[in-house]
Amino acid sequence: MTDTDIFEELYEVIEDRRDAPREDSYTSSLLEEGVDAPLEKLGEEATEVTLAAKNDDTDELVHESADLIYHLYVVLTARDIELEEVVEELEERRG
Ligand SMILES: N=c1c2ncn([C@@H]3O[C@H](COP(=O)(O)OP(=O)(O)OP(=O)(O)O)[C@@H](O)[C@H]3O)c2ncn1[C@@H]1O[C@H](COP(=O)(O)O)[C@@H](O)[C@H]1O
Repeated sequence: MTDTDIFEELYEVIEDRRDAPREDSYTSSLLEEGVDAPLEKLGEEATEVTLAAKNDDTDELVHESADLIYHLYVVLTARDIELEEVVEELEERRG
């Protein structure tokens, strides 16, 4: 599996949890509350990434970065954005 695949796979799982909610799923429970719950988590994780980077805490920075990416994906999914839209935006910015 390439690095890109893991991001795509994660996005697909999150979309699936939105479209076919599971009782035991944290992702489904976040999405069932609309965009506010995932947005709140996104803000928290951004702060935790900032603190870890500021403190030069490598392990924590990696851990919190994964949390941040996951919660960003949940927010984008809650707003029906396709991952491909973000990829295309990044591709347009290439020099
Ligand atoms: N990548 C993630 C992922 N990253 C973080 N989290 C959850 O996000 C929450 C983070 O919130 P908090 O920071 O408040 O929780 P915490 O207990 O302090 O945890 P940490 O800060 O130590 O991570 C935790 O409950 C994590 O389990 C995630 N939950 C799910 N996924 C992915 O989503 C898929 C579907 O998972 P379900 O939600 O179980 O359906 C999984 O297979 C994973 O690939």
